[in-house]
Amino acid sequence: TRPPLLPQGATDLEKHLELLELENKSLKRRLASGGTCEGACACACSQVSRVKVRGKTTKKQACPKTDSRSRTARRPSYLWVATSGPAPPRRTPRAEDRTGPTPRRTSPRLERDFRTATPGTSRAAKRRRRRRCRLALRMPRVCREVIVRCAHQTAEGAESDDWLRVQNALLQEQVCAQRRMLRELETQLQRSQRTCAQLRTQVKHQIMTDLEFCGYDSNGVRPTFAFKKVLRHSVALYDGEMARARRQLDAELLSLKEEKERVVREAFVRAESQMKAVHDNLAGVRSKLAGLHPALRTLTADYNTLKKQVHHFPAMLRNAIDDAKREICRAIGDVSATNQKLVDKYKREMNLRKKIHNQLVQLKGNIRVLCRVRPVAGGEEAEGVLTFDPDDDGVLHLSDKGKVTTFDLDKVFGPEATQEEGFSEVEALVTSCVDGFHVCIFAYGQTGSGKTYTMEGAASDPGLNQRALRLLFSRVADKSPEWEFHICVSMLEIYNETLRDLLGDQPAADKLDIKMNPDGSGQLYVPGLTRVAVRTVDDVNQVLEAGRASRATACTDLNERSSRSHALLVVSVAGLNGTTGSRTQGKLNLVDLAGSERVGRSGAEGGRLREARHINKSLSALGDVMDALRRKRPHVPFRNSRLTFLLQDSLQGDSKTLMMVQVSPVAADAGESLCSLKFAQRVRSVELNASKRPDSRSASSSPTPQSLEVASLVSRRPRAPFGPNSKRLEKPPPPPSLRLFFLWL
Ligand SMILES: Nc1ncnc2c1ncn2[C@@H]1O[C@H](COP(=O)(O)OP(=O)(O)OP(=O)(O)O)[C@@H](O)[C@H]1O
Repeated sequence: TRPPLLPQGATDLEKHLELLELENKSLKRRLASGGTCEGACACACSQVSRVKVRGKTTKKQACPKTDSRSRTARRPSYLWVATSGPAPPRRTPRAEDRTGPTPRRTSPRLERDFRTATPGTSRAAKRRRRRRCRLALRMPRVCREVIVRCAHQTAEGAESDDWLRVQNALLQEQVCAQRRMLRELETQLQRSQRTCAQLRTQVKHQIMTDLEFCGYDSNGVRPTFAFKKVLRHSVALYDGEMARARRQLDAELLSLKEEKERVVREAFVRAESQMKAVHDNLAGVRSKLAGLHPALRTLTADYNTLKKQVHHFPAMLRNAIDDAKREICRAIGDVSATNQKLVDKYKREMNLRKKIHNQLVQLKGNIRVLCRVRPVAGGEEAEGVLTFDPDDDGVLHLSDKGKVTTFDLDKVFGPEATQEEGFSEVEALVTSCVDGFHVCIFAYGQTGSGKTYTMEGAASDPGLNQRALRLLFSRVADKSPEWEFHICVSMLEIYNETLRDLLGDQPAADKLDIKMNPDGSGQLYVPGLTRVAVRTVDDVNQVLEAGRASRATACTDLNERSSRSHALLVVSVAGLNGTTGSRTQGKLNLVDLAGSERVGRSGAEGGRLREARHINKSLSALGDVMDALRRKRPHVPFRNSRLTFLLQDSLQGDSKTLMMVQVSPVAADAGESLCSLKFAQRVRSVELNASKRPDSRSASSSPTPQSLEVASLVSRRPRAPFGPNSKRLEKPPPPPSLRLFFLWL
């Protein structure tokens, strides 16, 4: 029963201690009352065993008073548990065990004594030990020690229980493995038995077959004589067959042996020959090797040398590169210095050439006057009107009304003169334009005298315009790549003092004006005037064609209109020297003037008269400008006509002007020709006077040592002597005002 003093949740050890205390008290009481210690001790041991080996004890309470036999039978199990050692061998109960109650052994020492009671010991010793045990058990203190020891051993028994469980599991696994092995063995045995039965059947069948073959029947009865004979015959046949097969096999074996020997011999021979060849090769290789040894030594030496060189090569290369760099830098410096000198020299030379050329042109005349006589057309009377001086190509004699007038011009081209010859006098001016000068080339003359032919020419034989532009492109190409040029072309006409753009979209509607350039350069410009960039002669041809077409659409009668309007082809040439940075800005004005006409003589009226007045006015203004330039007047009347106003920057300063006076050789036009030639003569006299004063035009034309040298070399063309019938303007009279001259016209 549960002691009432124990609190709820007491541990097993507390319960056990309480129980032991109770039993101890009970034992003390019994001891005091004279009861045997044996029963109390056994009861206590029984209680301990039941508590500690919980789950292993039976529910039945062991009691020494109730069943001594069962207590005796349980003792080995109890001892095994208490000592936590291996279970002792089961021994048969002894006589004293069966005759009387065996005292409980609860102490290890007692147990040891109990165990050491081997059969070899004497009965007296055993008796003494038992007596000692009993005496010890009678003492209460010993009982308590036994109880404590029992508790300790019970804990050890729990540990051994776990160990035994593990051992048990291992053993069970081993048993299972053994069982599996056993089952496999049984299966193998069954298989072997079946195989054995099959073999037995086969052996039996074989035996039966052999017996049948030997003539036995299935019952083992011997065969008959005839059958024996048959058998013998068969045996003989088999023997013969076997002998024949053996012989055949022997023969084949022999042939195979022979074949083998033959093959072996051949292989041997072949091997010998190959061996010999190999030996030969080897000998050759050895000899080569012997020859290669020196080469190898040389190569090795070279290799070592090269290796050293390669080792030192980077440093050598660096040094060489540094030297080369220094050398190159020095050379570049020298070249740069030389180049700079050359550039300076080139600049000086170019400037000198430009100056010399300019001075040459100036010596020839900044305003040059040429004359060209057109051929006589069929049916025209031209006999004796114009005569040329065979000794002077600048002299022309004009006979008008029996009076011969001689004109001294820069050059006179006869009717047979080609376009090329006419252009030869213009080439220098084109060069000046490329150098950055402004150039004006006029074609002046009466209607039908050949102005347009000279300026434009035919497709197969182009005139000054196209030739000048061709030469311009040629000069530009010659100066490339030092110089880079940008060439632009404009075309316009002045009709009745009105400017029209011939390259614009609507030439007839566009009426242009001349204004001062807002950039402050003091240059004039025509706002809205079309400028077409050209790079090739084809571009120029397209532009000229477009201008001609535009001029044609402006009037139904081109010849009618063209003779009464000034046509201008303006070429702007902007150059840039990439080496020196110099810039040039030249302009080439190619002007096909309207035909001059004496109004009184022609009897023009109305619109024609108005056109003639405009033409004469503009030509008169041109003459006035040149006169003012000659006289170095402070005011030059450029604004008196659209033509002079437009050409203002090309008629002053260092500008060059060439006037091609066209003359008709026809007798009926002699008066007109006389007027044209007089105008040309006066213009030339202007220039002749100017050319005698090299510094009269601009500061840039002041004489320099070079220019003086050139001037001495370029002598003036000798004047032709006066002919007997000629009236030479030996000493030209002071030119009257050109305005008065045109008024006279
Ligand atoms: N040097 C020449 N060789 C051959 N033919 C010429 C020459 N000069 C002029 N002619 C011919 O004379 C004719 C008139 O020439 P052109 O039209 O050039 O005169 P123009 O002065 O321009 O006349 P306009 O002032 O009316 O325009 C043309 O048929 C032209 O072919």
